[in-house]
Amino acid sequence: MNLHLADTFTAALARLPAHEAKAVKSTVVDLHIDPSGNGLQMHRIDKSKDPNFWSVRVNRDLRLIVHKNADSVLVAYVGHHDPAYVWAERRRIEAHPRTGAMQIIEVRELVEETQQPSAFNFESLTEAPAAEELPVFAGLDEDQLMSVGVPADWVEDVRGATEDGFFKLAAHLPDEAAEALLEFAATGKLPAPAPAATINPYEHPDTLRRIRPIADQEELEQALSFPWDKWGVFLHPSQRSSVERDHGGSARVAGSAGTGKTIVALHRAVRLAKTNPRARILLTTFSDPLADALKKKLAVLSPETSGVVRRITVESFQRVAEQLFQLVHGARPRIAGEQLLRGLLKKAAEQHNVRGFSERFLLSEWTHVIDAWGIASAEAFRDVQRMGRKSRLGPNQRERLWPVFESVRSVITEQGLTTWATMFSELAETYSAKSEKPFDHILIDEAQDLGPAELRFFAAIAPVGENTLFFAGDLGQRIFQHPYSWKSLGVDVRGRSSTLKVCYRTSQQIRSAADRLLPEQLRDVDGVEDERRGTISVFEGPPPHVEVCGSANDEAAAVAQFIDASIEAGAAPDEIGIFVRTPQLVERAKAAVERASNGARPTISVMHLAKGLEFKSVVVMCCDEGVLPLDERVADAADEAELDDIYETERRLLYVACTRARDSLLVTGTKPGSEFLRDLMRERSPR
Ligand SMILES: Nc1ncnc2c1ncn2[C@@H]1O[C@H](COP(=O)(O)OP(=O)(O)OP(=O)(O)O)[C@@H](O)[C@H]1O
Repeated sequence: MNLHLADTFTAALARLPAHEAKAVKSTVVDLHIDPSGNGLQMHRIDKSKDPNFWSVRVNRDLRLIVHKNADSVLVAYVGHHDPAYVWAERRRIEAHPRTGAMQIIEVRELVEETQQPSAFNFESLTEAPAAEELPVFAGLDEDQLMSVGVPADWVEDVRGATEDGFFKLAAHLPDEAAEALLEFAATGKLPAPAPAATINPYEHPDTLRRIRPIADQEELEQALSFPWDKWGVFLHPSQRSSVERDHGGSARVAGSAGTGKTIVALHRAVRLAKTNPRARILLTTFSDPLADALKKKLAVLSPETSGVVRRITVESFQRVAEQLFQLVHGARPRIAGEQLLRGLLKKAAEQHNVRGFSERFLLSEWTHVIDAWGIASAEAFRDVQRMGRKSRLGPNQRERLWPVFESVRSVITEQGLTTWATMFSELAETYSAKSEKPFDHILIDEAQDLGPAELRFFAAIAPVGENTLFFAGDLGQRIFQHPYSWKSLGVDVRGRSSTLKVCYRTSQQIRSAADRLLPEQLRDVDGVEDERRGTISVFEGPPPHVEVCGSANDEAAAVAQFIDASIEAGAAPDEIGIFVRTPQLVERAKAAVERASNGARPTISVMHLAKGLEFKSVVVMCCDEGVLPLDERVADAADEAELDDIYETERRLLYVACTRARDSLLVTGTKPGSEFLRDLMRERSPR
């Protein structure tokens, strides 16, 4: 007999206090040892319309609700005696007649009976709506609705639902049906029906997003250890397919912010480690704090007893290179930092009497062209395409600039220093020549910000073969790198790229406002498309608030009020994040925080460090004219093309900051405010 766990059970378990949860876990372990439940006290729940619901006694008060048939036991819920029985009486669990997926269905008429009119006005969904509130799905017939998994008894409610009422109704529908309908509301198209299922309903991809088979003690341990981390156990079918698909070459998963790309990379690393117990796996990301966050999440996926975690190395790009450098050279690299480089560039420009180029331009040209591409001669600089640098730099300008870069390079070398890019490039050369590679599988998160030298490095330390290089990233969040062709460096993900479309982090309201900052379709230099249309969020929240204030003082008052309201609504101080464009603006954020009445100290950071983070409430402050886009950056633009590029990057920065929010977002500035704020507030015409 097989044991399965449902997400309704793990969610209920996560709500119990520790001592009760412990008792529940031990009962579930007993069930796993003997799923027939012979040694346990079991009672059929007579009042349920579904005859397969049983209760299992945990202690005097707690009951597990299980759904039993001839060859499997599904642990569906846990709760105190009466509410647990009520839960089972109001549900049935069955395979959907069209899709074949197992669904946990709320019995339609019992939901209606129990709704509080203020919380969920059933009539408003079914009565004739006002003219401006037309039913959204009236044009879809029963057959179409059933094809996406709407349970038969909910079809009429869906057909009568207005846009406003739909989110409340969606909470009662199986996820696949709710998502398909949201996609229809956003794009006017219903996703293609899944092919008629001939498989076991428990193996259906939509079943696996809520009901998971438990193969062994280790899987059970993992599922029970972190019941609140739903992503640890239940994946969206598109996430699962990115985790499980084998690829003959490099592959990529894309998707807007919060669609679970990192979650896919984590699960995929664990899957590869489990499939090949000898494999050496690297999971890497942009920065040390993000690598630390990955380490913590990895622990959710693999109980220590499994030994899997030890075989997965989790480090930032730079830390991986540093360690391999030490292995090759027997010493730590001495890196020339940005401060030193700025100074050297300034001095060299003065020495060579090169004027008319800002310090920022010189550093950017050094970082994104000279160093990134390993330009070592005046000829190479003359001929380089300056990929991603949109401004045209004529032959005379290049001739004048070269001595500056050349002398900076010699000073670095004379001082026994190196740069990150040089180190990545040199290691790439060393490892390209070796047949023995340090890792069997490499998974790279935040891949949109990989520089050319880093990409070359990872390609060189990966072996040739199946599943060796996997990238997770979002072109819409590229804020550190200029675009360039991955293919020209031997990394080709064309035909092996998939896009996630369900956003788990950010409410529908915040996500759709942030989406207005970016084009609906993005394409990388190699032509790989990232289609963002049709992305949906799985929950609703208040609309984001954009406030352009009369003065910094008024802005501080608005921010303080927002912090107070967030705390009152239940956010812990560390669940509130405040982002500003530059380090100089941190003081303005601090002044606002000090005015909050509850003494809360939320996280304050520059937008560039927002990457990968998430908070319940977010404030993006100081979005003034001249700050977003930043005047200094705009002043560097050599021509229209480069100006466009700077604008796009600054927009993406604001997008990254706004999409760190789960439930509430406040964006502020002082008058007249950043021009991007108008996009954030603008209604996008229906797609
Ligand atoms: N299948 C899932 N079930 C529940 N929650 C999920 C699932 N997948 C992802 N999440 C949650 O959604 C949030 C975003 O996930 P994740 O960080 O992987 O997204 P991302 O696409 O990498 O985001 P970003 O591009 O902004 O870094 C996290 O809180 C994660 O736990």
